Formats: sequence, C-alpha cells, structure tokens
Amino acid sequence: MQPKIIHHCFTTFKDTSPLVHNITNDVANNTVANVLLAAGASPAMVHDIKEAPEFVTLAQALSINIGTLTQTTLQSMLATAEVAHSQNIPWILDPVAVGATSFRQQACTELLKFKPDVIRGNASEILALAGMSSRTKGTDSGDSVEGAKEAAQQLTQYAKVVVVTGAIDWVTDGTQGYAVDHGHPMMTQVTAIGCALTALIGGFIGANTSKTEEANSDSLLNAATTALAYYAQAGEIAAQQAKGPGNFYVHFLDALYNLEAQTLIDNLRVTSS
Ligand SMILES: Nc1ncnc2c1ncn2[C@@H]1O[C@H](COP(=O)(O)OP(=O)(O)OP(=O)(O)O)[C@@H](O)[C@H]1O
Ligand SMILES: Cc1ncsc1CCO
Ligand SMILES: [Mg+2]
Repeated sequence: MQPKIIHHCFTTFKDTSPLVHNITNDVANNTVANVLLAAGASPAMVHDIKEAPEFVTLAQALSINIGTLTQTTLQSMLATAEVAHSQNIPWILDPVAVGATSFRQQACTELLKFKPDVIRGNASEILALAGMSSRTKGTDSGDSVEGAKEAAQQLTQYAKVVVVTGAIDWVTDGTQGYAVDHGHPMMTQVTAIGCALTALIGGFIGANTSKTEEANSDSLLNAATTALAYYAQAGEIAAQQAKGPGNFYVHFLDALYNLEAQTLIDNLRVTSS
C-alpha cells in the first residue's frame, strides 16, 4: 500500500473526527472511549435497545463487541446492526472469545446476517468464527496470525474486510492482503487494547467511506490498514517509555494523541502479503 494512501486516510480521520457508536463490553467501555478521544474521534457508548437503533443514525460508524454479552444486549446489537446495514453506516464486529461458548457462536452467526463491513479479532477468534479449531484462552489468543490467514480469507464471505491481530497484524479483503509489522507485546498486558483498536478501526472506516453508498472494499482495506499501523506504532512508542502495563496505558494514550502523519509514514512497516 502506498504511503500516500495511508497519509490520506490518517489525515481524513483526523479532519473528520468521526462519532463512533459503541456497543462494547463492560471491561472495555472506558478504555475504548479514552482511546477514541486520544486519537481525535468522538466516542458514544449507547447500549439500550430503546435508543441504540435510533442513535446509530447520528454516527459515522458502529462498533459491536460481544465481550460481556448478555441476552439483552444481543437484542440491541442485532437491532442496531440492522439499521447500520440498511443505512450504509459502516460497522465493525469484534467477536470476543467466540470459540468459548455456543452462546457467543450463535450470537455471531446472527450478527453476521447484517454484513459487518469489517471483522477484527485475534487469531483464535478468527479461527473459531470460521468454524476452525482454535486454542482460545477466554479472551486471549493461543494461536498465530499466520495460522489464521485462511480463516480470515474464508470470513470475507461475511465481511468485506477481515483483520487478524497479533505480533504482526494481517488484513485482507479476500484477494489482497497486508501485513502490519508494528506493536509491542506489552499491548497484550492491558485489557481491552484489542477492543479499543476495533472501535478505532470503526472510526477510520467511518471517516474514509461515503455514507451515501455502500462502502467499497478498497476504501475499507486502506482505512483499516492505516488504523492498524497508527495504533501499533503508538504501542511501540509507549513501550519505549513504560516500566510496566500501568504506565504503558498512560503513555499509549499520549502516543496516540501526539503521533503525527509524517512520523507514521517515516516509520511505516506495511507490506503486501
Ligand atoms: N506479540 C505482539 N507483539 C506486538 N504487538 C502485538 C502483539 N500481540 C498483540 N499486539 C498488538 O496489540 C493490539 C491488540 O491486539 P490483540 O491481538 O492483543 O487483541 P485482543 O486479543 O483482541 O485484545 P483484548 O481482547 O484484550 O482487547 C494490536 O494492535 C496488535 O498489533
Ligand atoms: C477480560 C474480558 N472479559 C470479557 S471481555 C474482556 C476484555 C478483553 O476482551
Ligand atoms: Mg479481543
């Protein structure tokens, strides 16, 4: 992917400051909101079925995360995803721990009917969502990104773009693929860093696609790749300064806030693969 495309997606995101509607999990709510704010977007956590399907029409993107799924929030997720799908509001699904229980698996099957634009999960989640065997450890991954590539490709029958995160992130639309070689293992030591990435990708696809027509896979791929590079570069910067997970989190928010387009481009490690 050409650096100028990444530069364009990044500046469009910053200029747009998209409103991202999140129906995320109880653990992640605060982190997701702080990450979106630090990056320059606007977060809203609106969960109840009485208002979420109405609220989503105000947002540039919807992020749904099943981390602490309940029967009640599932109904709200389905109703809200249906509106997003019918009104061309791009939406992203984070299938947290989908391999752990049949409730999560069935919930994802129902959510996939409303065609998420992007699915983002760790390697175990992507494998499980595709119906392949995985070594999921609750919400943590026990599998490699490389081993989940075929699963990601299969999932492009449900979503235009699929993102697998891990040591080297991989993003595909089923034909093209990009590896994003940034990040730091410390990112796995703070809960909900993956959930917040999902919401940030939501912001990037919301800012970089048109609301008047269905998002095309090139725009989604470019936007998702840019979000991945930005996020994981911020992780690298934060890890250089941090002594452990506690102040890593603080440095991470600061790095997201301060990282500039030119720094992102100068340090870019994104390859076609
Ligand atoms: N070993 C690693 N080295 C470098 N970066 C990593 C590593 N593992 C994960 N990351 C980065 O951490 C971020 C979150 O990805 P991860 O796969 O850990 O999400 P997750 O398992 O869904 O997290 P959570 O469920 O806790 O929110 C991504 O930006 C990814 O690039
Ligand atoms: C720890 C945890 N449990 C359910 S969701 C969540 C946040 C990371 O996905
Ligand atoms: Mg996760």
